[in-house]
Amino acid sequence: MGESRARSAAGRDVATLLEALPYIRQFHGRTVVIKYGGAAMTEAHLREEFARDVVLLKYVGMNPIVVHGGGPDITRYMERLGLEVRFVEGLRVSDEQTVEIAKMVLVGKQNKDIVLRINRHGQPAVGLCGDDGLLFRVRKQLGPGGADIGFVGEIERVDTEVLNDIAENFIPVVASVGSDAEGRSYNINADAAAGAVAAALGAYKLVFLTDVEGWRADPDDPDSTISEATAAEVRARLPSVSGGMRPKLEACLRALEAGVESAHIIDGRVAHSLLLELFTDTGIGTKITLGREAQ
Ligand SMILES: Nc1ncnc2c1ncn2[C@@H]1O[C@H](COP(=O)(O)OP(=O)(O)O)[C@@H](O)[C@H]1O
Ligand SMILES: CC(=O)N[C@@H](CCC(=O)OP(=O)(O)O)C(=O)O
Repeated sequence: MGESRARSAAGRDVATLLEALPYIRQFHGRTVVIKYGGAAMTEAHLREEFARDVVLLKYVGMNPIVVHGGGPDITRYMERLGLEVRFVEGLRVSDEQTVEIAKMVLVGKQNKDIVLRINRHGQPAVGLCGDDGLLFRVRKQLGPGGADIGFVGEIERVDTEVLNDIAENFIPVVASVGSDAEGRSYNINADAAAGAVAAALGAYKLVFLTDVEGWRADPDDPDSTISEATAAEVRARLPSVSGGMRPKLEACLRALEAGVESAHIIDGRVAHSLLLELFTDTGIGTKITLGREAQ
């Protein structure tokens, strides 16, 4: 059999498969932004499973875009160097040295590790940060009450063309670092970056993989996990939410307000949690939608 006949036979196989699997067919061409959190990235076997699941999404015709963190790893390197680690409402206070470490850890280490694993599972990935292809335009973000929290960046603009071009042939893997018009580098919270990317792309879903089952009404009580919430409910509770959950909920709101259908906070420590969320009717973790505002 010549190469083109083999290819068209393969095409027919895929078409037959899609015909036979109407459930999967509905996801064809859908963009899913996946925030891969540092807290869920710690175990090697989970990193492998994550890469395999992302590749599977691409195989079934979805358009996965990975935005990753690596906060615990940044903290580890800062501690090794004897630097003070401080967070304000989930954002790391970042002096010049901190940004340098964040850049090395996120862009040099974590990003390349994710790219390599995805490549090895059969779909090529391309790693980039906000500077590559001028993906992000960033400005300095202030803390609560206008406090100076250093070189923490806020994304003003995402160049969707860069991501769409890459996504045609590769799986984009984005590290949350970028710079402003003067060329100063900033450390960007990865939840915020994922929210900005999902909003700009008008993604179908935004999924956060983290190290808790979902958003808890009481942060200390695992039985208080909220399975569904509307944007209005999130807004009402937001002032009392602290730690790493705060930038996630803010990012969910930003994405939903820009037209993303739903945002999900799920447990990345559970094997194949991404597939369980996307390909089961009930899903897992916390699902947030615009609710009645959408009508
Ligand atoms: N209401 C809440 N519900 C769930 N987790 C919460 C809540 N408030 C704070 N947290 C904390 O947020 C953490 C997840 O955020 P973070 O550590 O930044 O993870 P990631 O690396 O996935 O972004 C949880 O481990 C938990 O300690
Ligand atoms: C400004 C800011 O908070 N930057 C984050 C970037 C990494 C990140 O967000 O990692 P996780 O998703 O694993 O938390 C930080 O330095 O930790």
